[in-house]
Amino acid sequence: MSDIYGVPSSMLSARRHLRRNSSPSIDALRDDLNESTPLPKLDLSGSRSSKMFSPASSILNSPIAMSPSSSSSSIRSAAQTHQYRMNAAQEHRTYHDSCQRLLTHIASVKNICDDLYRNNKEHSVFYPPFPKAQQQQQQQQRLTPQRSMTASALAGLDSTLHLETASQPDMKGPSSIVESLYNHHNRRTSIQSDNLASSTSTLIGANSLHASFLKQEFNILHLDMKVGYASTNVHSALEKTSIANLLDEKLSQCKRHLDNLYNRVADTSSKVLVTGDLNAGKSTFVNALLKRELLPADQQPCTNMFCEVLDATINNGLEQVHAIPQVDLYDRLNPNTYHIIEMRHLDSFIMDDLDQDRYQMVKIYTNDARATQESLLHNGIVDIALIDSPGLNTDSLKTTAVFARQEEIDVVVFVVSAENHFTLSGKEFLWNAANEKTHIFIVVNRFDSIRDKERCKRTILEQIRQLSPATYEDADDLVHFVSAGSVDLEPGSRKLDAPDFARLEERLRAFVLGNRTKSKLLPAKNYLVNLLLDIGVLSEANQADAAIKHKEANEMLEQDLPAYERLLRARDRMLNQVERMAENAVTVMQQHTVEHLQEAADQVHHAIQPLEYPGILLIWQYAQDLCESMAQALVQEIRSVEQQTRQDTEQTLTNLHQVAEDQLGNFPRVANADGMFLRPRDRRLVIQVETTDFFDLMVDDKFSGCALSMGAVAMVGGRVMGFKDAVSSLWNMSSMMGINNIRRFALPVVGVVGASLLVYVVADMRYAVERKLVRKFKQAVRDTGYVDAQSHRIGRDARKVLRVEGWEIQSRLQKAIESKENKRNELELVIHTSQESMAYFSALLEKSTMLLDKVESVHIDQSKIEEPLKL
Ligand SMILES: Nc1nc2c(ncn2[C@@H]2O[C@H](COP(=O)(O)OP(=O)(O)OP(=O)(O)O)[C@@H](O)[C@H]2O)c(=O)[nH]1
Repeated sequence: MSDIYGVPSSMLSARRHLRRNSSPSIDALRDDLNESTPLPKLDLSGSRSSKMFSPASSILNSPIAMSPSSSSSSIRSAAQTHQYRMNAAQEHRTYHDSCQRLLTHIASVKNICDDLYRNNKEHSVFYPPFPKAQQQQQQQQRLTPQRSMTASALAGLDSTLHLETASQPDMKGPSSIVESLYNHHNRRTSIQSDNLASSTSTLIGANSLHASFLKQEFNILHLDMKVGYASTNVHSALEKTSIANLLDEKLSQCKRHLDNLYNRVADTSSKVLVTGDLNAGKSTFVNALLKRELLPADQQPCTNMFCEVLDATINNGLEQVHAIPQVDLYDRLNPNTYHIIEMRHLDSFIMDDLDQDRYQMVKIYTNDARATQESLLHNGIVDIALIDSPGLNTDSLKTTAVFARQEEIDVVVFVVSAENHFTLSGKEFLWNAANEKTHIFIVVNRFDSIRDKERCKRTILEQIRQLSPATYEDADDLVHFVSAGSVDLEPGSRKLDAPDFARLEERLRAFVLGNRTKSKLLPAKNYLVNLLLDIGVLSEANQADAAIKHKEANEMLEQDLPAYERLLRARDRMLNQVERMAENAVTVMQQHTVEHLQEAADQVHHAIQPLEYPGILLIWQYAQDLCESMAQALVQEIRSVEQQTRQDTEQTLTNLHQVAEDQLGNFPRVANADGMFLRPRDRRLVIQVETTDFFDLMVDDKFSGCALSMGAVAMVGGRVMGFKDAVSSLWNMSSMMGINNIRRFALPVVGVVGASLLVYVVADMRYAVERKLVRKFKQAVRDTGYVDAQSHRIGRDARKVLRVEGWEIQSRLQKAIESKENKRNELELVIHTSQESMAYFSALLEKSTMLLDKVESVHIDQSKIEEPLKL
């Protein structure tokens, strides 16, 4: 039971009792004590006062203080006890307050880590590069054992930090942390005042960014990547996303560690591990502390497993032994996680049970009938659990060392037999444990069996000096030469011949209480401070990085704007120009084609001149050859026009490409005129030879002239004489010649005329067919629109080729614009995200700085570590 401030009710009743029974007031007594009567030295050895912890709590419940020899000394002792209790209560209140505040801050820092973790998932957080040399130096620091710290003021702090480092292998070495703590204020000032400057300076370039964080390496968020046995700079080895993944992992570790710290700070109990050589008297020592024959003690090795002794009040006041097969799974409220062993069977279970291997440890809940001021387990301030461990030998050494290194072990008590001094196993354990805990509480037991006690003390202290220098520094408080076996375990009795043990009890209690701050609060506070400093550095680095990106992106966007606008304007202009150039070229080519083909058609009769006339008998073939010759002549001309068009198209392509290259830069031409007109197609104009093509009565000049003259004569004659006259004159002539004469001459005349006509027709047939076919061919050229069709075809083919290049130019223009727009969009996104990032990290910096102030303001009584509390 305790009051609202956590003062145990036993203390309150003692206070009330003092008020009722003592005539002088407490204050008067205190004044009296302070002014006239020097406080009795609690250190029975009379040596220098403790540097490690306050004697306030150590004197609390001191049996010395409780053994009055006279009434004045009784009053003084009561006042002293009361004062110590008051101080202890005050200490406890402060401790409690610090606990509560640290718990709140741990939760807040965890929220920040969660937030940062989420942010890192969304946008990879920038991890600032640190110079290699510095990293190596820091790695060196991590590897170098921190055993040479001379300042004892730092030693306590350092030991805690060392413990912290052990649980977080990736953390900085203690020296760095202490240094960073000392430099903290300077750094924070620099963080704030340099904020603008660093952002501005980092805008100049990555090198200046690099330089601005030279002195701000991370304590906890340090990322290290092992390549083989060597660490390497993450920046030189990993991509940005991989670094972000590493940071993710690191933040997860931090969150887990914060949870552990939370549990540790929230845990009101303190654990004391009692270890030492076989048969050194560990169990006897634990029994002596409990003032009860609880654990079996024997000359033969008997403790085979870890036995944790706890106050039964934790177990609803029930005295029970829980044999635990798997410590991780142990839950007092879940009987499936342990087996209950009856208390009366405890001895046989620990000493003889062959089934022991099934269990990792036993928890013994025991009632302590003594008053809180006498009980170590149930002292009203903190729940202490004593853990008796198997004697050290090569088998158990490793297990016990691992156990001792566990975070929840607040104090390691090493029991060494005064008869045997330190064995090899003991030395090895102590050497390793000193690395972790720095200060070890050493009980040199069985001192009663030593004859030359001074020599024994000297030898053992010298060994301790070598094994654990920090412990040796505070040997008065931490090294005790006792005989646990001589402590009277009878309830109520107290042997006067065991004052050393009583003193040991005081110092152990004080050491546990002092270490409670050291092992719970200080690591939590240091971790929070370091983590918040790291978050500050990370925020600063990200702010600066975002500022650089923001500025660079803005500059690039601005610089690029004229080129982008020029490209947009050029797009329409160039596409028009390309279209126009291509169209003009095609028109010219078509005109050229028309002119040439028309000319060729007009002059097609020249094509028949070289043909040899094979004679009347082959005139049909001749007519066909004429057609073929004219068709070929035209085809020939078309080919020549096509060739010309190909060259013109090639030239036009070159011109178009040049125009595009002026705007878009060099790029390969895709269109090619070489492939034009290669498709085999029949370009010939075919006309059919017909029979009528061989007779051309009307077209011959002579014949037509004759016919015309005959017609004219007939017409004129008819007109002049009249038709009747003409018919009558013919009749008259025939009458004159007589009908017989006419008959006789008519036939030969007709024959001569017919033959002449036939000769003429035959003789004229070659020319007739030539004339007729030429006319027919030209007519066909006109009728079929041959020239226009060919011109159209040639123009179409040229346009097709030119369009290919036009499309390419258009697509390149479009791509150039799209690429520019994409880049501009990316830059705008960078501007947007960097703005967000600046705002986020600025808020984070502010938040972490404020939280840092709060964490730093948590009062942790370092006088417990550095200076004894003076009354
Ligand atoms: N003379 C003397 N004997 C002691 C003292 N303390 C313990 N013993 C004896 O030493 C023997 C071993 O004691 P334990 O307490 O069992 O020793 P331990 O270190 O727990 O033994 P293990 O757990 O087996 O390693 C017992 O016979 C005790 O009676 C002491 O202060 N003086």
